Amino acid sequence: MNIKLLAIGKTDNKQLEDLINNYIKRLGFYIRFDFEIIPDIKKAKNLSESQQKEKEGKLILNKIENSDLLILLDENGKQYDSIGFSDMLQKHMNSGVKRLVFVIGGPYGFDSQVYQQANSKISLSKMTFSHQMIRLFFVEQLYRGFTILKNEPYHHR
Ligand SMILES: C[S@@+](CC[C@H](N)C(=O)[O-])C[C@H]1O[C@@H](n2cnc3c(N)ncnc32)[C@H](O)[C@@H]1O
Repeated sequence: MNIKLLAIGKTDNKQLEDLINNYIKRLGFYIRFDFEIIPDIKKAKNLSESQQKEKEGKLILNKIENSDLLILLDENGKQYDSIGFSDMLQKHMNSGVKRLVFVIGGPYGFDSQVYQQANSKISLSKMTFSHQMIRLFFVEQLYRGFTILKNEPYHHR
């Protein structure tokens, strides 16, 4: 199984980018992981929130293959603790699915089309994080999940 993380908008914060890249590098020990950023919509200031979400939604769905399992990061999604999240990863690996695609929405979240196509939604907290910060929290939890599955001493129960 491969894992892809899709997010909207380039990070312009070098420190945040370095932290994210550090976890991506570590994830490479466990799984084929790919992080793809969909560039910000041009002239988004001239669009309404719903127009922007619709355009972002089309770009997101263009990246999804029929065989993918599409999981949205959404504050109203299902919450896991870190061990539960690692169990969920294991379950998907056992199921034979080729690719899990996690998606982080833009500043206004997701268009209804994206919700309709998604297989599930997960929440990292009831709080709302910026579409930039959540990338770091997610890659860290993904890394933590694999260290749990491998019984490595990163996660302290
Ligand atoms: C600024 S938030 C968008 C908030 C927007 N009100 C909404 O309804 O989704 C940008 C993106 O960050 C991600 N995000 C933010 N907080 C999250 C959380 N607690 N759990 C999971 N994803 C979150 C989601 O992918 C969201 O689309």
